[in-house]
Amino acid sequence: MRALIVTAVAAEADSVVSGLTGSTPHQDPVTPEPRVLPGRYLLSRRDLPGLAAEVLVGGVGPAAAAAATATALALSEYSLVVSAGIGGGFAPAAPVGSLVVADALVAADLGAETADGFLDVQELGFGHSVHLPPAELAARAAEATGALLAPVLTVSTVTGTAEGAARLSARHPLAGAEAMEGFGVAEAAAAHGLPVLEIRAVSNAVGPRDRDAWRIGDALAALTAGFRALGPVLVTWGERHEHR
Ligand SMILES: O=C(O)c1cccc(C(=O)CC[C@H]2O[C@@H](n3cnc4c(=O)[nH]cnc43)[C@H](O)[C@@H]2O)c1
Repeated sequence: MRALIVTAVAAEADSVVSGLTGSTPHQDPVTPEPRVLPGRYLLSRRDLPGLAAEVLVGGVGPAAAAAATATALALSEYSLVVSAGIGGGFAPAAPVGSLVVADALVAADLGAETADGFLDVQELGFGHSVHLPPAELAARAAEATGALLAPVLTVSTVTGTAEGAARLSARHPLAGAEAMEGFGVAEAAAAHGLPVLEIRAVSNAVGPRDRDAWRIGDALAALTAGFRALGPVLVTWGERHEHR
């Protein structure tokens, strides 16, 4: 199984690498860091037998994530793409420190504002506003990591008010989390005919902006624990699906 795992920032990539390999890149100066290029970590099958993963720091937001993912997919062959990182959780289903695995990757603010409300790009007839992961993989990933299995919304602007959170919840009542890269990663994966998965560790509640309430450290620790449990799921899924 060759997986491309895309995060927004290096701290998230470090958490993913730590979860998959049990070591933190800067923790083991004796062996060369797993970074192949600035912002890229190449984990060999030595790190996790059955899984060769590349962790790419793709940047914040859907456009940067799509551009970085598409570039990596054009340069190398993968069998799965994963969008991973921190995200906002929709209370009470996804509290701070919990994990959410997407059963749908939703472009939540890509569309048009009208006098009668928001129309998404699919309703406008200009393409997709939802990408679906392989259902079996998403379910197994959620089960293994203890994550909530729910839609993850991709936005270009972090929700910062109760009204904004209410608007999103009204359109997506089952949503578990909000982040800024998943749909961009999914669009790039779809362009290359590859399956996509998204996992988010909740750093804050979606709603009124309160930076002091963000728990990024707790979320990064949850992300590490999540990938410790997710690695074997990716290996097993790859064994069952790669020959197809
Ligand atoms: O509002 C702020 O001042 C603020 C403080 C810390 C971080 C931010 C971000 O914009 C982080 C965006 C970054 O993290 C992901 N993320 C985390 N929580 C959320 C959220 O509630 N809604 C959307 N994205 C979130 C996101 O994927 C980015 O990579 C702002």
